[in-house]
Amino acid sequence: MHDQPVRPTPTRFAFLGPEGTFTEAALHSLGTPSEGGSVPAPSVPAALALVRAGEVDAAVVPLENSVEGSVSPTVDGLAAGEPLLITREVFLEVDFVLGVRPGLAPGEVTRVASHPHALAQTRGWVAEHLPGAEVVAAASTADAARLVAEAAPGAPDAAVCPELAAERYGLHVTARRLADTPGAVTRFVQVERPGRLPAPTGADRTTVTCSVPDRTGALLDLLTVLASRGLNLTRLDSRPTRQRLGVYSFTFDCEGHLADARVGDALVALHRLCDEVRFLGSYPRADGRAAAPVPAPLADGAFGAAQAWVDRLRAGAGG
Ligand SMILES: O=C(O)C(=O)Cc1ccccc1
Repeated sequence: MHDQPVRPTPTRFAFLGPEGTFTEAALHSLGTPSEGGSVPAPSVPAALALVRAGEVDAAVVPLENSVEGSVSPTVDGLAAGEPLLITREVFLEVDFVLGVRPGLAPGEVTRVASHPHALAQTRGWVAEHLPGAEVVAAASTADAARLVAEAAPGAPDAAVCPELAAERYGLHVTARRLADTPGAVTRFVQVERPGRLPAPTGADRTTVTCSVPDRTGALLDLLTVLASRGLNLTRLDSRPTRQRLGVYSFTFDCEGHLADARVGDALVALHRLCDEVRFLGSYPRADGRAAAPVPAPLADGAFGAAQAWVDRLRAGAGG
């Protein structure tokens, strides 16, 4: 399988905005010249909608954090709606500052806002240093900073945000290094409309979402499909399907690329097993970590030889 130049690499991007988010920093760190410009979207679903509508070539959105886990709007936004493909990932170490409305002392902060993942990663710091403050969720860290700066009635007066966002919106940085767990890493993904599958590199990741039948052992069967093909999971997430209580879909990342026979074979098995299965992409791992050596029975050649043998039997050959 080769990189198919059905569409050129993206040059016009949407990202979770407004300007100054960690997601914008992740987009810049991809090093792709955004010749077509980049568009800040007010939410992850809005960024994905811009891709689906063809208004941008790709979106960069947060998918997962090493402290707080998956970013639900991204997982849900990829699992439903017109199919999209993840074509790249990037890791970013994030840290937070407290951006306060100028003229206000830290002791006067009554309401602090940020993205739910940022609030979760600074919960201890906020409880210790702003004990009386009301904590409110914002669409993003930079959106929180913007709200503080705009100072509408009822607006927050401090934001947990990147230093760049505090600067961008003219806030006064009163504290730095707010993260309760230093060194937390967020994984961002680039998402496109289907049509361009990145070439395998030997250090790839594959993302799939599926819903299993409501019966004992269905999840175990799913995991057995992966384990029996030697596919190491790097993330497993369960999300409600919103149909009724107790019905969940599973999204997982595993090592390997759709071009690998064992990954293709696992998808064939999942297609038989699951009520629904959606391939969300195979793309290079940002950490470049190659999968463990593939045991001989799971190598591409073993699958090819076995399939050729069955083909010969079907053609009437003996044995
Ligand atoms: O709100 C942002 O700046 C984002 O890009 C989302 C986010 C929030 C917290 C940690 C990492 C990413």
